[in-house]
Amino acid sequence: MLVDGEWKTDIEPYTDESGAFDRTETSFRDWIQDSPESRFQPATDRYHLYIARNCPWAHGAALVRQLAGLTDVVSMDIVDPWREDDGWEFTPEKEGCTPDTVNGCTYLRDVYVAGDPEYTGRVTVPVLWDRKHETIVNNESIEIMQMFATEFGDYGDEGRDLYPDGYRDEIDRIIDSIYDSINNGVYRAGFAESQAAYNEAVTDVFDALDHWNEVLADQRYLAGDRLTLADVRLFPTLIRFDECYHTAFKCNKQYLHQYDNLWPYLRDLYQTPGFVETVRMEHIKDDGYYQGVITPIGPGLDYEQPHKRDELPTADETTAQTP
Ligand SMILES: N[C@@H](CCC(=O)N[C@@H](CS)C(=O)NCC(=O)O)C(=O)O
Repeated sequence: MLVDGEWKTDIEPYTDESGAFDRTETSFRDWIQDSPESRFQPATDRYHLYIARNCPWAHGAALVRQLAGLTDVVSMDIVDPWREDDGWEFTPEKEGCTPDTVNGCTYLRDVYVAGDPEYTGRVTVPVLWDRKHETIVNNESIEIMQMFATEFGDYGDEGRDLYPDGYRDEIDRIIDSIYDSINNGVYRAGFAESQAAYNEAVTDVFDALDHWNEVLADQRYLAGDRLTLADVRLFPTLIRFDECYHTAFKCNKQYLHQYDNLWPYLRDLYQTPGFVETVRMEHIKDDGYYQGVITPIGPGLDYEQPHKRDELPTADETTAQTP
């Protein structure tokens, strides 16, 4: 991590004294807002997203950029999924990775220092950079996702409305509930350093998966009949579940593909235009979760298999209805 702008490798542990995973709060929390007083106003070619393809949090931000039609509005660079002592690195020679096209840095930590020379904290992805003020606007995935979904209405092509008025409270409630139990739940299981902390985390993960599997028996998406930010938040965790979390994070009570509704639901999302473009399984597995160890070959899932979820009620994409 960086301490007063200096890179340190003798970092604090990820766990608290009970052995439970303790995620550090992110610190750049400004907002792009479509209002005249805002320091960060939406614009084309002004903002830039840094991601890693293995990271589920960054995956969510890249997905909203794609689905909201912002690929020509917000530019994006991709770091090497293989992370060593120097932290996230730009290795353009590697398949699927890019240079830092905005700041010309070799390491992502240098982007953080360019944004704040005194920065203290972890150097995480995603990062949303502002070319105008030459700083980081925000490095918290859910907030970047919300900004992309709401503040760029006049830019980009006709993207989907993932966060429609009238649905927002319900979407936020779902996002909060899946964050602790599933998105971060798998990390709490994988990084636990005591049996009790692991047991609690893994129970939360599977209780929540059981719950959503039941809900998805009668509705196509988490918030009902339309695809929303809640589905986009869950997808990066589900697509990594059987490939990584089941084995690497010991979330092995059952595979995701053994769930009658969650498995077709995951394929439904995967087959929705915009999703597959953001999935790079070699980055996720080989250089990401299995960095430096042998990548397990299985379970060999076919995400293209028909899902039949379009037989469930589906809202007309062009009209936002109140639930
Ligand atoms: N709360 C942050 C978490 C981001 C995060 O933890 N990203 C990981 C990759 S999956 C990272 O960059 N870790 C580097 C580190 O912690 O040093 C968010 O949701 O944006």
